[in-house]
Amino acid sequence: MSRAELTWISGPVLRARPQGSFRIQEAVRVGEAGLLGEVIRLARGEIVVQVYEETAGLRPGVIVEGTGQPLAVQLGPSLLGRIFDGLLRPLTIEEGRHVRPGLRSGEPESFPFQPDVAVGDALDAGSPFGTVRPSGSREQRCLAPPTAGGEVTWVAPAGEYREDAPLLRLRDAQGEEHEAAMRHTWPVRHPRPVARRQTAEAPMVTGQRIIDILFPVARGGRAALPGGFGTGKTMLQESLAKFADADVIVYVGCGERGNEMAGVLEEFPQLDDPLHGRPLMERTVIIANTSNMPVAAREASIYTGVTVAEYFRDQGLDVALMADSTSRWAEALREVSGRLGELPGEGGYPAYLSSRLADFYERAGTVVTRGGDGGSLTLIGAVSPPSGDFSEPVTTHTKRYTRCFWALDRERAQARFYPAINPLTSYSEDATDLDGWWERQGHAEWLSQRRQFLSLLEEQQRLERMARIVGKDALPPAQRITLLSAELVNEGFLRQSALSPTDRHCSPARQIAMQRAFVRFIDRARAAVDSGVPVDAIAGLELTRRLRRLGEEYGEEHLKELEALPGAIDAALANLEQEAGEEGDYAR
Ligand SMILES: Nc1ncnc2c1ncn2[C@@H]1O[C@H](COP(=O)(O)OP(=O)(O)OP(=O)(O)O)[C@@H](O)[C@H]1O
Repeated sequence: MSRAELTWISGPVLRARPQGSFRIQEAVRVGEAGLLGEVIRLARGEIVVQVYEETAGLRPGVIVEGTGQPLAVQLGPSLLGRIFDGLLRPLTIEEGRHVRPGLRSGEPESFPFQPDVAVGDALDAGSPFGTVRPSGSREQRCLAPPTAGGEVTWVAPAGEYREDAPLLRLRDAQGEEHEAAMRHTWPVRHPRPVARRQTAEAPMVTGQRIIDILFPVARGGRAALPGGFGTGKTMLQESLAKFADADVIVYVGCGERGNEMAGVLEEFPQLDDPLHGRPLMERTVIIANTSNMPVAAREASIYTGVTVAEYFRDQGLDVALMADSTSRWAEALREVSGRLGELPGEGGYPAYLSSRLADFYERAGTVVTRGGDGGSLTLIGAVSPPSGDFSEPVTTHTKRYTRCFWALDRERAQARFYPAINPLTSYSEDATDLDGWWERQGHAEWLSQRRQFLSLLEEQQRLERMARIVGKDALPPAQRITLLSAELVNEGFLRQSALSPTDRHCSPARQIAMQRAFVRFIDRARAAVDSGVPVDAIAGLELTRRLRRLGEEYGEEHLKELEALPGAIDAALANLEQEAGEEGDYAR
């Protein structure tokens, strides 16, 4: 292996004089402790390395050894239900509330294996050849490495095996033999290959009404979740991790405070998946790289996470990755770049910030796997712009590569209106592709009702501006009823507390019933006002009070009552119309 001698060090970055050749992105081991690093620049007579571990104590003269391999992780059955650091080393939760980095890769474990192929079968590279059922997590498939395919010449019989034990031999078209085990390594910066990419036609249902109904993300989609300090990014990411309709969740806590992450680590193992009634951790992989861990490993943690997520996608599963926060990741990039003495670009970030964000988000998608199954990887990245300024570089570049933008709003958060997604500054470019899916759920009117909600909320903003000048009571009844309707949609539909046992998750059936009830109210209330019913009479209805608290008061077990609401709305407003008509007659 090539060696180099350390000549200069600054934080996580070191320079060394090579003896032998190194490659860019080659993983290296530094010093006696074998600290993991990666070659990030090659120059004449010098290599530059970023080190993923604490570099205190390193000094000139220390030896850097090349591994001949790119930075890679082990992918296998022991990932689900576990917690790792940014380099996929198992983490321990220290007593108290701090997360400590793990120091080495986990020992290989044993799992029961069942072969799915026989001698003589042809197996494409990266295809499944058996199943494995680790206790405490879902059944998984054993994948041949994406680099090895051919005719099966031997397969191990069913039984319990160590995850690194050879279970399969293949002969490729050139006559070369390959072996495969339950686990294999894959370089984190290289997207795993797929048979082909497809357009998504189904949403990833999140259980959050403002997302599913107004700003849906497709399976295999890409969403940005920008928000200033304390606007609810972490809470929303956690809700998505808990309730999103995905087979596997990869949660990357990137540069968050250690105690915040410890909260996630403590809470998740206690929770049940509300959709399947199984412990939530059974479908979850947590990658934690907190603010007290080495900064360069934070940069790698995003790629580690997406590689793990692709590995499950390649098993034919729907996977969602939540990264919190990509701004902390970009800061790591900025710090390393600064120490390299690179010319800073916008906001001090390196000029390659944009292409690195693209490298990450472009790994999302709906695919046909090498094994011929359908799989998807949905990426959701939180962004924490300093002072909530969305024109800063991480937010603006993220916008270029994502199709959904869930903008968290400081004013809403200050009013404790959660999720604080601002419906006027958020968008979803996926919405029009998802119409067919809602139609198949029996909600053919979804797209038009969605538009109706969005225009109502825009109109609300315009009218509120006017009302601030002339006073609300000076507005004509048609405008006052618009304001009342918008208020109800906000309070009863868009507001959804992650802390509410009734409302923290909303099934598509309940979302549909609720949307229909509000649309009926908007239409009927407007018609009633046009026929002379006073706005105050509508505002004073018991039904209006109920709509205002609809999400909170009508849980999943009240679906029938929700479905009956449009009828009740018709009846209540017809009643008011009749009263108004009689009063009109009397007045005449
Ligand atoms: N969806 C929600 N439902 C109920 N409460 C919420 C919700 N989102 C946020 N909150 C409240 O707001 C607080 C701050 O939220 P959170 O920690 O998620 O913000 P953040 O944007 O991640 O903050 P930071 O900028 O510090 O990372 C929470 O502790 C909680 O009280």
